[in-house]
Amino acid sequence: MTAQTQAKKSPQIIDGKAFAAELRQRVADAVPAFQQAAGRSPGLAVVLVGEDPASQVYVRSKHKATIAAGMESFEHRLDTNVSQDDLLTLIDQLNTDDAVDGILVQLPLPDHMDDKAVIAAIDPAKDVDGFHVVNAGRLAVGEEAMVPCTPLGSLMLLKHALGDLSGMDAVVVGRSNIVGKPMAQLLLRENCTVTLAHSRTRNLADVVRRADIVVAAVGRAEMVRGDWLKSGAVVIDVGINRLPPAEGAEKGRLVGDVATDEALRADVAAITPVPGGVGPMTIACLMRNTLVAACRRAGLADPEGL
Ligand SMILES: Nc1nc2c(c(=O)[nH]1)N[C@@H](CN(C=O)c1ccc(C(=O)N[C@@H](CCC(=O)O)C(=O)O)cc1)CN2
Ligand SMILES: [Mg+2]
Repeated sequence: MTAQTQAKKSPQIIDGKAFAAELRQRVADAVPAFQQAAGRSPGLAVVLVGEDPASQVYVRSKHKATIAAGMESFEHRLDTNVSQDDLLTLIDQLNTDDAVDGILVQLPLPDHMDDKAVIAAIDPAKDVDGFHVVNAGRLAVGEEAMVPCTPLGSLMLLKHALGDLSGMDAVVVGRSNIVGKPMAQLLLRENCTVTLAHSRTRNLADVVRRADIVVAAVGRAEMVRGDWLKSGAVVIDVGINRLPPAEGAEKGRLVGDVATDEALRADVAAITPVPGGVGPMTIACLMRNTLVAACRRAGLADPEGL
């Protein structure tokens, strides 16, 4: 064996920020064709209830991304104490507003609200988050659905890293309705053999060690250790956890659900970093979903290549 063939390939750090910027550009490039055909711009309404600082940042980023893509942004900011009935009334108005193609209610909602009832009130055709049970059901049975942005973005990164996923062993750690379950459905649709693992899974490390593809979406800082990962695995880290600040620091470091340095030493083939991995794909896929929703509502074909 030559020195060259013996040399280890260094793992690929998947640049989600760059991929997301490209996707957003492709959406922006496709918007004029929609405008030409429909005689209007696609419109996204984002509803923020309360003053959660992180949610405020995300809503501002969504507004900027919407404008940059050449779409209309409708922002609705409601007081923390607004009643659920008032929120549902606003959603009803947005459902019947022809200029609005996508409706997104920023989560988390204040404690006095029932997330499920609020999501259920959104017209499934405008549910650009893909959280409505109608869209979850359509995804599960293989019908045309709005697909949740974080798993959709994760799948795009996986296909970019691996190409065809058919026949691969995929383990998704975390069974939330927003990430874990739709992620498992998407991987199944790609002909992976899918295990949906969670906090009660026995011998979790052994289960993860079998995987060609690992998607970590548990919301626990660095829970997936390097010795849980097989050499050559591709790892998608969905977690965004802030560690307590080091002495003298104002803010703690952001880490994912995977111990990244250990994963790199375990010789994984590719891994998404935190920050700069899956996170930016969430907003890019929201732009994509808004254009797709607009096309479907206008009776146009889905935009190509998105
Ligand atoms: N209705 C929804 N609510 C929430 C969603 C969602 O998809 N729909 N997801 C998250 C928040 N979120 C978008 O809303 C979001 C989270 C993180 C990022 C991101 O780019 N993160 C950066 C790091 C940011 C930081 O420095 O804190 C990264 O990972 O690089 C974008 C969007 C919950 N609510
Ligand atoms: Mg609640």
